[in-house]
Amino acid sequence: MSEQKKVAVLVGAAGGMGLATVKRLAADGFKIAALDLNTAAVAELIAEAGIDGKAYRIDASKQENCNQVVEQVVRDFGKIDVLVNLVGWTLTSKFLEEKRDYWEKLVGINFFPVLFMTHAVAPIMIENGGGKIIFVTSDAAKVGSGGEAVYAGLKGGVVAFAKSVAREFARYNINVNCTAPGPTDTPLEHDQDPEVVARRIKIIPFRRWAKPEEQAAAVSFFASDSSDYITGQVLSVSGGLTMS
Ligand SMILES: NC(=O)C1=CN([C@@H]2O[C@H](COP(=O)(O)OP(=O)(O)OC[C@H]3O[C@@H](n4cnc5c(N)ncnc54)[C@H](O)[C@@H]3O)[C@@H](O)[C@H]2O)C=CC1
Ligand SMILES: CC(C)c1ccc(C(=O)O)c(O)c1O
Repeated sequence: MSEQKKVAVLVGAAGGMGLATVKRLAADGFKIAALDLNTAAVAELIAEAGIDGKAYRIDASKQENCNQVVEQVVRDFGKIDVLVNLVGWTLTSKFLEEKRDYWEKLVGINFFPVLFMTHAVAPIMIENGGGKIIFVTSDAAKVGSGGEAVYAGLKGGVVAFAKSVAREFARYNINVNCTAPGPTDTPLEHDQDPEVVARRIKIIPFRRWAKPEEQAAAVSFFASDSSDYITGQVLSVSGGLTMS
């Protein structure tokens, strides 16, 4: 019955992995609050696929906007059971040639949304008796990535933040876990230098990009009851690229 459905909030829902994850969690039986800076693609998906959900415009790099949108989601859906952060972005460049403006943009996109959304959503989960928080990080957080030093550093920061709040929130029955994708067939990866992408694929044992649906499957696991006793973990979904 519709009233018993769990509610999943996805930030960065209109991206390559976001759309696949919206479809997957909807198929898993969640109501979907799909948040993105550009909602067109996800609003269209929700309408065309008849998904039980709604799209919301958000600039997740702004704390006040995160608070406002989360309040609106709670007004619309009554609760939040799952939070998934998919917002992320980088270019490929040499660290010594980068400027502070670029770093600030990277922090705004790759780190602050994680803090702001967790800060806004966790109290609602606590009131509700628990929940699941999932951050989509990157295998670059584990092994670094030449040309993406600051991005990799920020994704590593998200992992350490996840493990820390996993400890703080366990008493509230909130699980916090990360997926760590490797190169995946989405607009973000298509925008990178093709030579760099080709080099990355060469070192993947499966010798191919991940499909966005393969990333969504890992998020689905962490959002499900099957992960109830798992917290503070980082699951690589990268065709064997990293193995620790
Ligand atoms: N595609 C890949 O090969 C890999 C991606 N990742 C990570 O996976 C996650 C999803 O990536 P993709 O789907 O590939 O990227 P994408 O570029 O297709 O999607 C990112 C989405 O985030 C949204 N966004 C950007 N800034 C925002 C903001 N301030 N507020 C709200 N929404 C904002 C964009 O509008 C876009 O819809 C990211 O965190 C990325 O860093 C990690 C490893 C590999
Ligand atoms: C370490 C590897 C090659 C890797 C994994 C994930 C990403 C990403 O998040 O886009 C990369 O850019 C990588 O270089």
